[in-house]
Parts: sequence; C-alpha cells; structure tokens
Amino acid sequence: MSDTERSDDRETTGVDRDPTAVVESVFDVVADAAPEIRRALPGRRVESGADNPSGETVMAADVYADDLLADRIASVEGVGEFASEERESPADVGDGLAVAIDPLDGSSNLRSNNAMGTVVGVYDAPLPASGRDLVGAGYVLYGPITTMIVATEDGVREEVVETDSDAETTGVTRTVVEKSIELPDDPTVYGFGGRVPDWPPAFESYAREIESELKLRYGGAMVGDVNQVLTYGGVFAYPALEDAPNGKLRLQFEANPIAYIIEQAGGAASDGVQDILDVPPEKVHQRVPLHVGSTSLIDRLEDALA
Ligand SMILES: O=P(O)(O)OC[C@H]1O[C@](O)(COP(=O)(O)O)[C@@H](O)[C@@H]1O
Ligand SMILES: [Mg+2]
Ligand SMILES: [Mg+2]
Repeated sequence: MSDTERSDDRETTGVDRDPTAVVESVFDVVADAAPEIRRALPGRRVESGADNPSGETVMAADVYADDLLADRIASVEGVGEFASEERESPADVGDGLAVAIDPLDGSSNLRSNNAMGTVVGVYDAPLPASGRDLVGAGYVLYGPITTMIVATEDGVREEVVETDSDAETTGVTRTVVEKSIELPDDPTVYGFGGRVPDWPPAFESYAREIESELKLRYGGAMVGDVNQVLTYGGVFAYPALEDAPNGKLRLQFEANPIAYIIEQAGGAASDGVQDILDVPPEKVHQRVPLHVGSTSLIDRLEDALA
C-alpha cells in the first residue's frame, strides 16, 4: 500500500464528526443513488443543451445524476463543501469535509449503451485540494452489474449494488464481494485514450512496447477502463496530447480519486513526471495527464517520458 500520508502544514477542513463516518455516509449516498441513476438513463441519452465548465457537452443524464447527488451529498452531516465536474464553483454546504464528484463518467457512451460510472473523492481540505488530502474515494460502475469500488486508508473493497424492488429510493442492497483488492502481480490489459496521431512521440514509443506485451481493453469510460486494470492488472492512460498538454481528465473529480484507489490497491499513478497525488491543485476544473496501473508499468512510463 502506498504512502498517502498528508504533511502537517496544509489546511484541513476541521471536521467535527469522525471523518471515517462521514466518508462512509458519502459512500452510502452514492450507492443508494446508483440504482436511481441507472433507472433514469434510458430517457436521458440526449444532449441537455448546455456545456460544462470544461467546455464539454452535458447530456440530460449528466444533469440528472448531478442534481440528485448534489442535494443528497450536501445533506450529509460533516460535509462542508461540494463540487462537481458539471458546476462552475464549489458550494459551501456547512462544516466539514469537501466532496468532489464526476456524476456520470463516460457519458458519451450513453448513445452506444456502453459502460459508465460515478466517481467520488472526499478531501479533508478546501477545494481545489491535493490528492494527499483525500480520506476516501470510490466509483460506481454501471456495467452489466452495478458495482462500487470503495477505497479508504484501510484498503479497497468491491461491492455489488442491487435493488430488490421498483421503489424509487428503497430496497438498495450492498454486498461486499472483495474485501481487500490488490492489483494482480502479472499485468495483462491496457487502454490508452486520445487519437494516436495526437500522442507525443515519447508516449507513442511507450504505447508500442506495451501493445506488444498486453491486451487492448478500451471502452471510452475511465471508470470501466480503470476497473479492467484493477481486476486484471495493467495500465490505463489518458495522456498529454500534442494540442492538449494537460490531457483530458480533471484532477479533482477524476484523476485524484482514481489515483488514490489504484495506489491503495498497491498500484501507482503518475502525470508522467510525478505521483498524481502530488500534483499541486491550482483550479477546480484543472486537467492533468493520467497514467495509472501496475507499478512496474508506471515506472516504465515515467522513464519513457523523462
Ligand atoms: O472519448 P475519448 O477521447 O476516448 O475520452 C474518453 C474519456 O473521457 C471521459 O469520458 C471523460 O469523462 P466525462 O464523461 O465525465 O466527461 C472519460 O471517462 C474517458 O476516459
Ligand atoms: Mg469523467
Ligand atoms: Mg462526467
């Protein structure tokens, strides 16, 4: 397990309630909302007409998931700040920890009916925060089965999330199916985002080596692609591109939570030079190149990009 200790000179949120309980309450909210979000998808595979703060098209399902989670997370005792990929600025919602979400990750997969997810990071610091301030992170994967990966300082677990009734908010059952996930020793899969002609030459050379060793698994939703790496070992990247040196994914909502999860499972995460968790937070919607997976493959990536 990697060292995710925070240094003492950074600002904390000064949360009153036991932070561990707050984190689990946030996970409860996200898990309880998952079946509702899943049920809401069929009629919301269309554009909402708005762009988000990153300048991307917002789908109707993005709006639905964002509204639902914003209200419920803001009501959790011990949550003081709420931010979303879909909202310009963080909202002050009381005293306590800061929660950052990607309400629907991979929503361009709605039309083609492929995997999507919900990502959440809980920080003990005002946003934008360092990944070292994360006290928990997780994601829901809306695949053939709805699963949730939850990471805390105690490790990483996988739950299956099910409903046993058609009721809107009742009947959600969570079953832990993996108590302590560790990346497998022998990596087998890789998935890299962006168009190949847009990759910087050093990344392309690395990719050529990796594709001769591992099997390609790329589905266009970070959560789905990262879950393949968590399950089988390997490497996922949305790298720097020639015309987008910071890549596509957002530090607060996507890269930090995923890096925390993968590192707690014994893997590594890098922006190409340094651990993602050490990337200085500058803006809420800041983008960062993301490379995560088996430690040996991330070490090689950093050597290749040096
Ligand atoms: O369509 P591309 O360029 O392959 O990008 C896919 C990447 O963009 C994302 O969809 C961005 O996330 P959002 O859907 O939350 O904006 C990631 O899930 C995924 O890794
Ligand atoms: Mg996303
Ligand atoms: Mg999203």
